Amino acid sequence: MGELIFQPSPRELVPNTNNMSSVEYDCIVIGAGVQGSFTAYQLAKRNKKTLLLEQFVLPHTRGSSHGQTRIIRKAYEQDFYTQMMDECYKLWSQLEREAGVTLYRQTGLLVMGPEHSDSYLLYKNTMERNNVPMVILTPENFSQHIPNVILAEGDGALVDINAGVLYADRALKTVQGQFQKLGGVIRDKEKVTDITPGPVVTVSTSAGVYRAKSLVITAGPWANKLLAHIGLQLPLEVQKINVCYWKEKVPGTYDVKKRFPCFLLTEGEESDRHIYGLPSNEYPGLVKICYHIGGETDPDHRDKQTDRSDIGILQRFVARCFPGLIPEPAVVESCMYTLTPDSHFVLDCHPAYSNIVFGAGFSGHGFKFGPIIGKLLCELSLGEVPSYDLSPFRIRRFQGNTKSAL
Ligand SMILES: Cc1cc2nc3c(=O)[nH]c(=O)nc-3n(C[C@H](O)[C@H](O)[C@H](O)COP(=O)(O)OP(=O)(O)OC[C@H]3O[C@@H](n4cnc5c(N)ncnc54)[C@H](O)[C@@H]3O)c2cc1C
Ligand SMILES: O=C(O)[C@@H]1CCCCN1
Repeated sequence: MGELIFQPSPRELVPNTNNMSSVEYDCIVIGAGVQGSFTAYQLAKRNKKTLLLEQFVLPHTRGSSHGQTRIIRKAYEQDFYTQMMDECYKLWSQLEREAGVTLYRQTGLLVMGPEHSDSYLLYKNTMERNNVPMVILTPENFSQHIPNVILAEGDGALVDINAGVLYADRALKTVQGQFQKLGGVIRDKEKVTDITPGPVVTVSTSAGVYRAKSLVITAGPWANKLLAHIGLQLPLEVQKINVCYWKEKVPGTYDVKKRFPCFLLTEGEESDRHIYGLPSNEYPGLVKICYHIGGETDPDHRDKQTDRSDIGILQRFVARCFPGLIPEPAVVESCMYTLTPDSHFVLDCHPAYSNIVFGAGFSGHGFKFGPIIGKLLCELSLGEVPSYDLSPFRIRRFQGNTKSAL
């Protein structure tokens, strides 16, 4: 039997005798990361009797959704992400109001990249086309707006004004709490060990057996391990990311309270371009600056992956562009990305069992979309037409890459 992390409401006290739950759920969601938690919450909002299963004791730091902060932004290269963020910002603030908590803090996002490069221009043009409020900085006025950062020679810079920081751990706790308030059931410390498809899906865990009309799989880096039970494997690569924090020489220089922005370097051929950062917030005096590529890992053996070749790249970047930081990481934590070949998400139904849907491959940028992913997976699991065009996210784009044992 899993532990409940919040006060149980009456519906959470479901009987589970002889390892077989007598309750049939409308939906079971596997994985209580950001995507599964928002999906469960959306289902409960639609009055669906929902069970959220999690293999670890909540909260935990072994997947992709832990830590204090994530970037929220509209700045993207593709219209479809920028456009989804419109509603997503509204859903985040709706959740804030509903729960009476602050989950978002506006800081702006500084985007830097070679002014005439494809990637930088894609960001700029997508934002202009979609009327995203932004400011373009010139090399002349850059340091006046962003002191203590050196803009590289030839780089353009723009700021996505409404971007900012999401308080990730707090967001997860909040959405899980709201789900429970709506009568949803969370069972943590229950690893799913088997799935039997059918008009009623049967899910076996380390502690019991549950049945539901539909199933949503949001297992993060473990997606393929779960999908193997239903004969599906996706072209996903799991990477361990070294989450590095750098000490300010003068405390407060890059602080969130001073509205120091989040930043990212746009893509390019050079290895030192895959860098992003967030203002100092969770550890006073420490700024989070990370490399966007990690070493491949098995999620069950994350800590065996000890590749730190990114640290040298980050040190050189910090020394060159952030003169107010000591170019030696003060803290290094771990997190995992689950990457698709095109870095776009996977949101789809099982090709043979339409009552099994999955969200996977969030490729290191899925947190901000949690509320919309939850809504879309909820719609798919109810057999409804999804609110957005899902063609960029369907598995058929992988064609030969998708191994189906069916
Ligand atoms: C370092 C880092 C920085 C990032 N920065 C940003 C950012 O700035 N902005 C942004 O939008 N996104 C960002 N992301 C991406 C974002 O955090 C992820 O896309 C998102 O957290 C993925 O959530 P998930 O629910 O898919 O996966 P997870 O959070 O991993 O959730 C999956 C859950 O399923 C559970 N599970 C797996 N197998 C089983 C099983 N058999 N039985 C029961 N439970 C199971 C796992 O234990 C886990 O809790 C970042 C990610 C990392 C790692
Ligand atoms: O999703 C984001 O906004 C960030 C961008 C930089 C890499 C990590 N994820």
